[in-house]
Amino acid sequence: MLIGLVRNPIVLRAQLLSKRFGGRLACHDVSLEIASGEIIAIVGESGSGKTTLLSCLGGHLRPDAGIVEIQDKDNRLHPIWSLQEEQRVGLLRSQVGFIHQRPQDGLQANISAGANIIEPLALAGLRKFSQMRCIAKEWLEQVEIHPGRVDDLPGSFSGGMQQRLQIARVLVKRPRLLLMDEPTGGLDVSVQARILDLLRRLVCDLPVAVVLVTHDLGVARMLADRLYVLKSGTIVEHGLADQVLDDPHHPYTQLLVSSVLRA
Ligand SMILES: Nc1ncnc2c1ncn2[C@@H]1O[C@H](COP(=O)(O)OP(=O)(O)OP(=O)(O)O)[C@@H](O)[C@H]1O
Repeated sequence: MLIGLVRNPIVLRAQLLSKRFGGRLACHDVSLEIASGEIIAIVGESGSGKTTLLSCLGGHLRPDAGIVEIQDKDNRLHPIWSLQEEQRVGLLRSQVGFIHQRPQDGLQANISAGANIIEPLALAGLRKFSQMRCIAKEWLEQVEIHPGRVDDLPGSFSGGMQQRLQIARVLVKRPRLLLMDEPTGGLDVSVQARILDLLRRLVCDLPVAVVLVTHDLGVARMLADRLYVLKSGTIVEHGLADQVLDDPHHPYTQLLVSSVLRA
């Protein structure tokens, strides 16, 4: 008897996605899928369509063509743009987390660090204050922020700490799908390395599928299992991260890799 490889369930599937802005095709016939426990990176130079694609995958931007399916809590895939708005918003809110490049875009500036972490749980119905405060402190520790800072406002934290706080706020609701747009983009190299280490550890501990958008091949190599290379809105190459980076086949990927080596 043949015993097949058991693959984790698919959390996100996109088929033939296209998005145009006026006469400009930002994303063209993109298909990809990602299973629970996997990290994929979408790489490409500035303007190649990474953010547009991520916005289409995360339900922020309606594609002009194609299908995006996201898994619900019962492991069923739903085509998000065919759902009623209320169902779509509910599915995205409960199953998808988004880490922005600028932590300010993902945090509430006027509430404490602890309140930032527990707000998503409160919105989901958790009401016990003492329990929520404990969860907030546990998550602060998870992201290497002293729990004594639970009542401080995010603005009193450094850029790296704010990014770690944003990560806690997103992961506390244990999303099945985590989307990240240049999560270490604006940070110093040493701060970047710490955040990448932290992200790798946290996502390994969770059954989450991660889509990372980055122009930085070093970040992609460090985090991703698989890579999709985007050029002018089209996927020109994809495969295992090490394979694509060590032995790029498409001339555009070769150019990207060689420009890093030259830098
Ligand atoms: N809201 C918009 N209106 C018009 N054109 C847009 C819009 N958003 C993106 N574009 C265009 O779509 C193309 C892809 O842009 P996108 O921001 O997705 O690329 P990117 O790879 O994320 O770039 P970067 O790394 O610089 O953020 C670009 O030509 C851009 O000018």
